[in-house]
Amino acid sequence: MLYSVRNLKKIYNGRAVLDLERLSLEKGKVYGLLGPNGSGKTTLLHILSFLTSPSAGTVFYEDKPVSFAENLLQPLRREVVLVDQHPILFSTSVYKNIEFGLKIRKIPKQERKKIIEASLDMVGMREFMSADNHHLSGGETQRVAIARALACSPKVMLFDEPTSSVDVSSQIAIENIIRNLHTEKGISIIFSTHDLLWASKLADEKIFLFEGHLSSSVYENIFNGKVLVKGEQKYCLVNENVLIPVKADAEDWVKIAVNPKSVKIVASKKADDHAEILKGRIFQLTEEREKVRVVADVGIPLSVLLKKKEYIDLRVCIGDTVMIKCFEHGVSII
Ligand SMILES: Nc1ncnc2c1ncn2[C@@H]1O[C@H](COP(=O)(O)OP(=O)(O)OP(=O)(O)O)[C@@H](O)[C@H]1O
Repeated sequence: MLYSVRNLKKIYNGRAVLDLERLSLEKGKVYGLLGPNGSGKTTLLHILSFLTSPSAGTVFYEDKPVSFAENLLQPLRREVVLVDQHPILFSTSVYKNIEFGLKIRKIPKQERKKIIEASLDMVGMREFMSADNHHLSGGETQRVAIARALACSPKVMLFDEPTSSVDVSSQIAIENIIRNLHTEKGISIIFSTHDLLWASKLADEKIFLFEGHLSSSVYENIFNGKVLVKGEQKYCLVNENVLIPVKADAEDWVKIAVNPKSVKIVASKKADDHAEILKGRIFQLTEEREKVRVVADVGIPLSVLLKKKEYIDLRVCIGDTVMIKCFEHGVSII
């Protein structure tokens, strides 16, 4: 196993922003890490690249427990590199930016040149070798940062939202680079993204995070909550702020399943007078045969399965805020 984590926690200001009981990642695979803002993706990537230590729990790298003592991390950091969302380059040439890490590792000058050229070839940036990094676009900066990481011959590369701040043509280039790093160099890859479609194209496997916990897209729309009465309707109160209409006998704690086909995205103008309308931001979109799955953060991750025609009529994108209506008939107590 490349990584295993057990009871991993990262706590900031008394709050667990990451809380993973178990997670295992295999060598030689491409993993896509998905989740809404603040779900813990960057925190997990920083722990897996040995840049941040966990508050509790154990990380096993190649089946050995990792000691996060600073003086023991250097060899691991040479094998695992993280390419940041907004990479910082030194204000000098592309060549010197890549050369820096190689000099530290005392690699002779002639060899350095070969490595730098090969790394820039891999990201299609050889012609920029002498360019000053000030003149690079966001996409080109990302590619140089990938070349810089690659020059250190890593076994594992982690990417934090590699395409979030680049244009469409750079997105395609970065996608191809990541694919080639995996197939040609055999590098294990973990990347985070908000884009389920992109992750589905590129990753062998997807990992979903929600509020620091692993969340399975298979057991979707299953929530614990307490039944309460509001007016003439009973609701299940989930996560202390989400009301889902439910047919229940007693005002008790229950586990509910919300059928994603029964959930509707409605126009906001019609929504104002309905108490059970949920407002949320779309963080995942995926095409499934004749359907499109929309996952929105309404305080909980709520999955909505739409017919393709319904989806086309709605024209919603990742990041859009939408109004969602759950119907009592689509909610069962399990
Ligand atoms: N150094 C820190 N100090 C305090 N809180 C932090 C720190 N780093 C992260 N957090 C908090 O931890 C939570 C998870 O943050 P993280 O950056 O890992 O999420 P994310 O899924 O990568 O989000 P995004 O998609 O917005 O990048 C957030 O609530 C964030 O505010």
